[in-house]
Amino acid sequence: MTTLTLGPAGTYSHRAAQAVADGDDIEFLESVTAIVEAVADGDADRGVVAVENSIEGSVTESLDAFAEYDVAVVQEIITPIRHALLAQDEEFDTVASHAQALAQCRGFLEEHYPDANLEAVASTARGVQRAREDASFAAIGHPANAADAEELQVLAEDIQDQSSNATRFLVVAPAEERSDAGSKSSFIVYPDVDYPGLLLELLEPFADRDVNFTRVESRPSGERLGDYVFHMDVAAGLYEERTQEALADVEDIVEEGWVRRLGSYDSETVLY
Ligand SMILES: O=C(O)C(=O)C[C@]1(C(=O)O)C=C[C@@H](O)C=C1
Repeated sequence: MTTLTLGPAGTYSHRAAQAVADGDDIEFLESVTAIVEAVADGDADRGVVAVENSIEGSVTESLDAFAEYDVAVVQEIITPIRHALLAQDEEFDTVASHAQALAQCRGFLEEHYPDANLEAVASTARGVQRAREDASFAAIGHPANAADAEELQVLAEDIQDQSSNATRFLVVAPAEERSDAGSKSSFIVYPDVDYPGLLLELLEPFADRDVNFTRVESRPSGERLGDYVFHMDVAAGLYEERTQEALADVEDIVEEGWVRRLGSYDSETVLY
């Protein structure tokens, strides 16, 4: 089985993927859109992508890729994220990391390195590579990246702005592997209409049946300003009658648009 995740090696996504791959092959791409597309095309068995962080919120590129490519979500992985500042020495002038990681450490950077330039790169591991090659760069990433690179030192640990920093990853699989079994479910709703009370109408079928939302997120549809796609997660399986009935009601409401079931899955918390 081949699992694709965000690379190069050493990213947090790589760590989450190791929990799924169980010793099988892990390959890397530098864009989550490309990972989701490759899984949809059947070029990989699994993809592991970040979707949400407790400090910074949604990884919008992942959500948009789920709306664009037909994949199944088969598992959720939650991991604590503890960032370190890595550099050859204190003489750096630029901090390179994934945009999410830079944002998760905003307070630390403003307090300790207010004059540093910030450079968003494709992943934390790409930032580490930058810092290895060039002493004018520091990186934010998992501290273990320094152990594999003798030229790098850990200048500070636990630099995230909240100690309980955690990221949610979803494991995607080809659409035909979509399952109705699991304690959580994700789906995407595109109403393609707009009128007062529409969102309330979309939520009521779940409230009426005691189905708890764990997340509702709107993303621009890209069609026109003010037109949205809704990403919804519930704490119930698609196999459950209450979920099926609520989704059937939603399908009636959005007959102009579409509903995509991403699937039901269980959640695992992975510590590393
Ligand atoms: O750059 C990495 O190491 C990643 O795995 C990406 C990512 C993200 O997309 O949020 C994953 C976990 C952390 O929240 C920071 C970055």
